[in-house]
Amino acid sequence: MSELLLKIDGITKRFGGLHALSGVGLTINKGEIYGLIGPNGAGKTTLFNVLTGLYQPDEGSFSFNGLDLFRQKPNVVVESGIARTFQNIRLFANMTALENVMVGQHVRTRSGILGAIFHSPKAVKEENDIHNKATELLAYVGISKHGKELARNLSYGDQRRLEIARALATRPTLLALDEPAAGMNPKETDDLKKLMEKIRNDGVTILLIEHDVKLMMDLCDRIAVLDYGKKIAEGVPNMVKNDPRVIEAYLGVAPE
Ligand SMILES: Nc1ncnc2c1ncn2[C@@H]1O[C@H](COP(=O)(O)OP(=O)(O)OP(=O)(O)O)[C@@H](O)[C@H]1O
Repeated sequence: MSELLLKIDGITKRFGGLHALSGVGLTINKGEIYGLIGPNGAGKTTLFNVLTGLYQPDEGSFSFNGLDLFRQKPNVVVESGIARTFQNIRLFANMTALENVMVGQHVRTRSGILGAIFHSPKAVKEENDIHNKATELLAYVGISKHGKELARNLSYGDQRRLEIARALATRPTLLALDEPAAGMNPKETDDLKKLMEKIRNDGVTILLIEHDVKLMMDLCDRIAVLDYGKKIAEGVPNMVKNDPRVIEAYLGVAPE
């Protein structure tokens, strides 16, 4: 039986008079790849921002892995096991790829600032572990040969992989990816699809925003569709694809 991981209900987010999200509810089960689609401005990124604590919702409820995360701060959300990537890549451009991933792990470190300054044995061991784990993660996402390069010198596709490695460094239960295939060529997209499948098979649940409908149909177990801040459909890809409300939202006309 599927095990519930995330549940939101009645989530509303307003910007002045604009209802970016209106009463959105959904559930994500452990081990799923759950897709979020919808036309431009539908509210997908706003929902990600609510789920990762960047935006405070006006109404609703939000529980994750048995924890109440409604209106929690981003650091609490990350520590609870939700990590994300951004639509516009947000790496530390002037740090190496390896350093970017090492930073991601500091969410889970134990030795304090004094230990780091005085090089306590515990802090030194922890730093070595972080270095080794970051090296492993670069290999895991397929960019180990770029570890010593500055993030800004990586190709676009590799920067996207690096963002995923940095998110995985926080040891998430749920990985939220905002348009990870944007700007990728078909080969890169296919490789990314394989990486997402591997991540899921290794036990991390995935929430995915993507405009590449074919990729979403191939990859996702279930998909929710947002339009003007409301959820208009949810289900397995084939069902969603043929839903008249979804076709109308995308094409602007009701199917005959
Ligand atoms: N910080 C903000 N202040 C004001 N309005 C905002 C803010 N963030 C989002 N919006 C508005 O909320 C609505 C939903 O935007 P959102 O970025 O969530 O859509 P989206 O589905 O992610 O779109 P896209 O596919 O183009 O990325 C839009 O009308 C947008 O202009």
